[in-house]
Amino acid sequence: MYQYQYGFIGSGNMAEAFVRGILQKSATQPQQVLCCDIDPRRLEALAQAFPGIATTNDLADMNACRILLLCVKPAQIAAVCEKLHGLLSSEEHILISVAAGIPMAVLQRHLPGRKVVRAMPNTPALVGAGATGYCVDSTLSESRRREVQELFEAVGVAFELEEKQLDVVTALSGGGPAYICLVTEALADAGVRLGLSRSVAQALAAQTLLGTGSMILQTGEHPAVLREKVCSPGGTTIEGICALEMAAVRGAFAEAVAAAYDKAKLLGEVYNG
Ligand SMILES: NC(=O)C1=CN([C@@H]2O[C@H](COP(=O)(O)OP(=O)(O)OC[C@H]3O[C@@H](n4cnc5c(N)ncnc54)[C@H](O)[C@@H]3O)[C@@H](O)[C@H]2O)C=CC1
Ligand SMILES: O=C(O)[C@@H]1CCC=N1
Repeated sequence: MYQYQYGFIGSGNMAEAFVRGILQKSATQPQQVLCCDIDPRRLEALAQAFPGIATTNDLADMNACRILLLCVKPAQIAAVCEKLHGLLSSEEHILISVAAGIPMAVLQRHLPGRKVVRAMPNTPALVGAGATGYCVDSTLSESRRREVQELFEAVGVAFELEEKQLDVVTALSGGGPAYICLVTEALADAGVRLGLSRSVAQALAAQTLLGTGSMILQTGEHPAVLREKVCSPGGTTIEGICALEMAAVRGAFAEAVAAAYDKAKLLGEVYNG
């Protein structure tokens, strides 16, 4: 019935991460993907990066997509939804907004009677290692919910949550890759300062983050237990941990996530009118 399985409205950073992830990590073929953007340079870049996908600057073409991912900035969501609503001929499309802070109520108001999902993915979807929290509206059947779960699981892990938790997800894992990149950069700089080449320092730092994340997930151990295994009594690492505690790194992360959470809530208030 639908020509395309997935349609992306707004084909910037987040959409690109999804397209790459689903093409590499799921059975989706390029011919099943349609990307829409108002910026022709974005469409050219995506068509070059992913041969075989279709592109358009006409929102009306999105009627041919089974699942639509709204990947525009929060400020554009209302206008795009209103326009889209008049262009969709079936009530069976699933519309997934990934916009930070935008509540279900706003999506439902601009897309009355349609099957809407509010999601917060993150950019590691690009390499099939994303983390997504999402909530669905009550009109989605069990099988349609599974379609949504399968999409997000194709590019990482996914949790169906209550809507009130999504601003926290936004602050923690949605923006998390930025925090982790900053930590990676800081570790690499520290190695360069002490004489390692940039390339070796960055590879060591990134692999250490990747390996530690995998170890936490695969062992299921509390991170404190794994940390303890690295800190030999009277050894080197406990000196480093002590320096981090003196610099209040835990508090800094708590503040970072709280600041992003406050901003997500504010966006919701602003766009909910
Ligand atoms: N970048 C990230 O790490 C994450 C972003 N998000 C959410 O994803 C959404 C998009 O963010 P990014 O991809 O980072 O932004 P971006 O700026 O890279 O991409 C947005 C794209 O939308 C296009 N656009 C603007 N108005 C349009 C319209 N009327 N019709 C079609 N296309 C239009 C722009 O030309 C641009 O290419 C935001 O709502 C953000 O909150 C969610 C999770 C993570
Ligand atoms: O910074 C932002 O607003 C978006 C949402 C989560 C990641 N990027």
